[in-house]
Amino acid sequence: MMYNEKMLESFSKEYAERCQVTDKITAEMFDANGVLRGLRDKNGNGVVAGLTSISKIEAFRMENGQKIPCDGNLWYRGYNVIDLVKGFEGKRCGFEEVAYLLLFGELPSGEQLHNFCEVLATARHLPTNFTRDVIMKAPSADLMNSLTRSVLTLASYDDDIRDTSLQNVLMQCMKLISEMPMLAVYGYHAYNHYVCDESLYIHRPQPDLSTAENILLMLRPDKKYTELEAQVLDAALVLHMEHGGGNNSTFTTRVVTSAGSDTYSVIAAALSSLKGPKHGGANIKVVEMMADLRKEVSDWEDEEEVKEYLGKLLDKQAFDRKGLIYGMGHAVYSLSDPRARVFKHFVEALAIEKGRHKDFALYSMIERLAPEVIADKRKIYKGVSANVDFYSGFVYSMLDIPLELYTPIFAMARIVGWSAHRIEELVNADKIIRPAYKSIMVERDYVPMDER
Ligand SMILES: CC(=O)SCCNC(=O)CCNC(=O)[C@H](O)C(C)(C)COP(=O)(O)OP(=O)(O)OC[C@H]1O[C@@H](n2cnc3c(N)ncnc32)[C@H](O)[C@@H]1OP(=O)(O)O
Ligand SMILES: O=C([O-])CC(=O)C(=O)O
Repeated sequence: MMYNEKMLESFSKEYAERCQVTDKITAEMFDANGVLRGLRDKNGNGVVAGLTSISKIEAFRMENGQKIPCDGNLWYRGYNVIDLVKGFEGKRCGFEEVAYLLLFGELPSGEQLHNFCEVLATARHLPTNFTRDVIMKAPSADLMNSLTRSVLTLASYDDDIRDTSLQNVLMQCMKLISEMPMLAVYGYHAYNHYVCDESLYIHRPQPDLSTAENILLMLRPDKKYTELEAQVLDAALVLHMEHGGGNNSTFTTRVVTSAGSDTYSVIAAALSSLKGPKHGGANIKVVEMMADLRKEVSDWEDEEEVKEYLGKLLDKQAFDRKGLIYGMGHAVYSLSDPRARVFKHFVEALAIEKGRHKDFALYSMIERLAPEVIADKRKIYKGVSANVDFYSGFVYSMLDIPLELYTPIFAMARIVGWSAHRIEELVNADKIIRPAYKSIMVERDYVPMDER
């Protein structure tokens, strides 16, 4: 039979409406059965699914026995992430230093860091013709998909793919950490050339450069970048590296690891989670949403007009009609996300240098107005504030990083956290993760075809 797109379309339209009815489980039914939607209670507390010593997130403080919302804090292996970022300010290789900390639990000495950088540099290597045969094939603006495809294909070049011994897993993780920037940046160049009709250039990474420097070198036609640009990108990578075991992509890592899967499959699953617009994919959505706002709102300084647009977003009447203000809200944080605070600081500094004050003023206004508008239209229990994805895209745009690479940059950093969690899961749990779903299905007797 010939392929018939129209037939598929009309069948799916009719049956999607059926699914909508058959599969509906109301919020009241969740409440009545004592099941927490999204595995979080009404105050935003997640169901505790495991123990970790990799990082810690704080969004509330106990005062006189009361849980009080506070500005968010994040620690990696005991160190406040803001102290870590300040610690390497003005220096190179923050990413490498913090990757060592997350993977091995301690800050490296100078010698340990030097050795680790050498290990990462030697692993920054793709199999022969991999760029031509895999990355350049079927290029797409969806770089997260091309990244996932590349990661899965790398498995075919590994003779020990199924060996889940710690040494082998660590080796695979370090290789993927090193290769990820090449897979993503070359994927962008393939798309830019074959789809956007621009020139194609593939620059090889340099062994003596840091991960952040290599990303900029591989991305730019002339391989040039300033020290400040490399430092801002380095700090951005560190801020995205890790966020506990419960975030969607890290939990995916732990779930797939617990099934005994190989490293490539685990990282591919984590990438598939991260690209979601409610998770890491929000950084692209924020920038697209802001572009839409600039088209729809005639006076960007008019608070009422901006508020009206934000209201339309929530009422599914503007932008992608999903009812979300991207870059706002968080499953854990209440008053603020510490990473968004740091990003805002970078934005402020860069916006002055790049003459983007007007954009900065608009972002700041939305950061202030969005929580009010969301609280007006939704039931808020723990407060809503700007998250890490709100300002990150703005920073990347000032570094001339193309939009398509925003979520892949998140992935280049978060793969360190995923690796640390994969290792922690392997070292400790050795038990398949398998939560329960309470069934509300009603049993029925089989009905023969001629009686339906
Ligand atoms: C790296 C990261 O993953 S950071 C998050 C990036 N994601 C985004 O920026 C997308 C926009 N934000 C969101 O979708 C949400 O805030 C999430 C998914 C991050 C967290 O959602 P929740 O855990 O449900 O947050 P919370 O419990 O505070 O939400 C309370 C209510 O406000 C709504 N809400 C929260 N944030 C938003 C938002 N930005 N836009 C519209 N509604 C929102 C929630 O949908 C929820 O309503 P519901 O009970 O009717 O479902
Ligand atoms: O913790 C979360 O749910 C999402 C998040 O901010 C992250 O993964 O960085």
